This record gives sequence, C-alpha cells and structure tokens, in this order.
Amino acid sequence: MADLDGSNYDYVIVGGGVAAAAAVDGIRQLDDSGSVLVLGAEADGPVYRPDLSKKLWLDESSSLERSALLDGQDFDLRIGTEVTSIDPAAHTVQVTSGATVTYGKLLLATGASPRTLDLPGSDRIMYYRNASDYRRLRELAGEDMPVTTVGGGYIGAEITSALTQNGVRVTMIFDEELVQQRLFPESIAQLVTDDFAGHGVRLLAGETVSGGELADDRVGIRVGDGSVIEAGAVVVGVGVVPRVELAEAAGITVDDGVVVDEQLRTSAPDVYAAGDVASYLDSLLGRRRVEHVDSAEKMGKHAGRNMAGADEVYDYTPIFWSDLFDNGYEAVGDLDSRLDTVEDWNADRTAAVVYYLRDDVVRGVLLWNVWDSSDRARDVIARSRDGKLGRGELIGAIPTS
Ligand SMILES: Cc1cc2nc3c(=O)[nH]c(=O)nc-3n(C[C@H](O)[C@H](O)[C@H](O)COP(=O)(O)OP(=O)(O)OC[C@H]3O[C@@H](n4cnc5c(N)ncnc54)[C@H](O)[C@@H]3O)c2cc1C
Repeated sequence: MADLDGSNYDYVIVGGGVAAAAAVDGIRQLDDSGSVLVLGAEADGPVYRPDLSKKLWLDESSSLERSALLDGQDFDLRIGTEVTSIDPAAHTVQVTSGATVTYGKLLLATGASPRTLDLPGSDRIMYYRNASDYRRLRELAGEDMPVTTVGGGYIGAEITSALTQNGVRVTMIFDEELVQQRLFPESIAQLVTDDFAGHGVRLLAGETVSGGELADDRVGIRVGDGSVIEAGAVVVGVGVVPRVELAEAAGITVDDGVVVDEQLRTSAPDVYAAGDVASYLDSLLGRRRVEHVDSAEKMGKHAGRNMAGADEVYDYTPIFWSDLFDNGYEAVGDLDSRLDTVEDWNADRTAAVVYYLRDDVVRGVLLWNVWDSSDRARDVIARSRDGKLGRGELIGAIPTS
C-alpha cells in the first residue's frame, strides 16, 4: 500500500477489533465503492477475543488463523499503526509515523485497555487481551508449569477454567469471597466456587495482591499476608477502561466512554463511536457502556451503516455469555449482584433464570444453563419497565428447561 501521508478516504476506522470489522460490513451494505481505511494498533492483527479464553484451549480444530478478524474484505488495512490524534474540524487523523489522513466519516472503535496492577514488567505477566498473550501463555503453561490468575471476574474465571481443562495447575487469587461474586447472586457464585475447587483449582479468596517478584522461570505474586505464590506465568484480569484518550484530546464529549447519540454519532460532526469505547443510549436500560462482543458487533455494523448514510436509530440490547467448566450462561442487561435478585431454579437445580431488579424493575436477566431465551429476557425487561410484569410474576416468566 502506498504511503499514508496525504491520503484521503471516505471512511476511516480507528481500531481493528470486532466493532471495526462489523463497521466495514455495515458500510459495504450501503456503499460498495467508497474507500475505507482501518487503522489498528495491534501489531499481530486483531482476533476474535472470545476465542482467546475458550475455543483456542478447548477445541482442537480451532486456530489463531481462524480467529483472525478483518481478513479478505474490500478495504485498506494498516495494522501496527496507532492513531495519535484526530482533528474533527480538519477531518484528519494522524498516526505514529506523523502521516496525516483525511476522512469523510470517522469511526472511533478503540475498545478498552486492561487495568494494570503494580507488578514488575515481565512477559510472564499478562493482562491477556491479544494473540501474542495467547501464544505466550501457550508456551509457558503446562502440566509442569503452574499458572496464577489474578481476579475473580470474567477473564480470571474463563482462563482458569480453560487452563485447568488443559491439565495446568492454577491458583486463582481474588478479593471477593466467591468466584464472580460481583456478577452472580450468592447461590450461583457458591456453585461456581465449589465447581472450581472440585476441578482442582487452588482458590485464594478474599486476597489482594500487594506486589510481585521475578526469578529465572518463575513469577512470585505476593498476597496480603506477605506469602508469595509462585508460577511460570500470571494472567491478570482486573477489569478494563475505555480508550477515550483520542476523543478527549479532540474535545469530543466523554463520560465513562465516548458519548454517542441514538445514531451513534459523537459530539463532533462526522465522527461516530462503537464497541467497548462507546457510551450509548440503550432503549431498554438507558445510557450505558457494554464490554462485550455482541454489543461491539451490532453497534459497529450499525455505525458503519449510518456512516454510509442510513441514519437509523440504534435500538438493541446486547447479550453476553461465558462458559465455565461444564456450566455456561447467557445474559441480557445489568448483572450486578448488588441489585435485588429473584431466582427461578429448575427442579434438579442445574439451571436457573435470575432476574436482577432495581426498585422492583428488572434491569438484567441471567440465563444459567438456559439457552435460546435472550429474546424472552429482553421482553421481560421491557414489560417490567412498562409496568406490565410485576415482581410477583417473574417466576416462570422464562422457562428454565
Ligand atoms: C480474553 C477475552 C475474552 C473475551 N470473551 C468474551 C466473550 O466470551 N463474550 C463477550 O461478549 N465478550 C468477550 N470479551 C470482550 C470482547 O472481546 C470485547 O467486548 C470486544 O472485543 C470489543 O470490541 P471492540 O472492537 O470494541 O474493541 P477491541 O476488541 O478492544 O478492539 C479495539 C482495537 O482498537 C485498537 N486501538 C485502540 N486505540 C487505537 C489507536 N489510537 N489507534 C489504532 N488502533 C487503536 C486496539 O489495539 C484494538 O485492536 C472478551 C475479551 C477478552 C480480552
């Protein structure tokens, strides 16, 4: 591809993840000839991240190549190219080399970056987000090389489950009393915790990490009481923050994410945002930001269509899902165990629907080992919001089998 400097594109997409890939699809649905440039900072190319903690460990037919995003479509792609600034008035972006590109429409799909802990720099300590993290963990983790995971949330729990199923001994350090306690009501968090322990995971609950130390082929993680947990690799999953720096520096409105309107437009003309970075207006739940792939896909595609002239209102409440050993779930809306919950279990207590309520209005639905019911979950949230489904009517509202 020719030098970028001075080039001019109808559409420029900053970020090369799920939202970006979907945006290209969205643009191409309406505009098959406009020029599209995707600028992605990840040097080894973006992958479908859910595979990094599930399929690539559990399904032998999967591979990093198959998880790659953005292959073979009709657009220009620059990976390993970070956008350093945007100028909405001039309709330009600048990249690390200093090159400037002019755009007609711009999409910010910069995603989120992991929160970090005060630990020494080492390629044995991973915040686990991209293909090189996966490759490195594959190299390091093995039956004779234990791994420590830090954080009892989504990433910590999924990686722990995946590694354990690959015969790796895992110690999981987390500050709650139970695994995924911020997400699940106590009954399910307890069940998950027991399941992890039953699979041989060493659980260090209620512990905070106070530092780390490096030896030749080991990393020691120090916990509250001063003891040190040694492993060949450490995976830290303690949450992410939206990558809003470019928007902020350009004077675009930011409030826990880049704020977009119903058409996914930011406060700057011709600049849109989608995916983990975007704070959007959910028609069921109000303004929120979602860090999940279904949201990034739907929002990315919608933003692409709107950039190409569709001008449609975004009206979608996404799902998310996870697999933990033999259990799995889908969920819609806000899953926050501080909300009030109503639990509806099946007879043998292997599956449940959990409703999360604020002021007796359903904000979220967890479908625990219950499948193909996300549309019903959205319907429950809508009817509850509209006062058509009372708290007392929730049991049985979604079948548990
Ligand atoms: C290991 C793992 C497993 C996951 N599993 C699930 C799951 O099972 N289900 C689920 O729903 N979600 C899952 N997620 C979350 C999901 O992957 C994210 O919600 C999704 O990737 C968000 O897509 P995005 O395009 O908004 O952002 P990202 O995928 O983060 O992509 C943003 C891209 O923008 C690039 N970028 C940022 N700033 C710049 C810049 N200035 N210039 C150029 N490029 C830039 C970044 O390098 C990155 O490549 C998982 C995440 C991880 C890390």
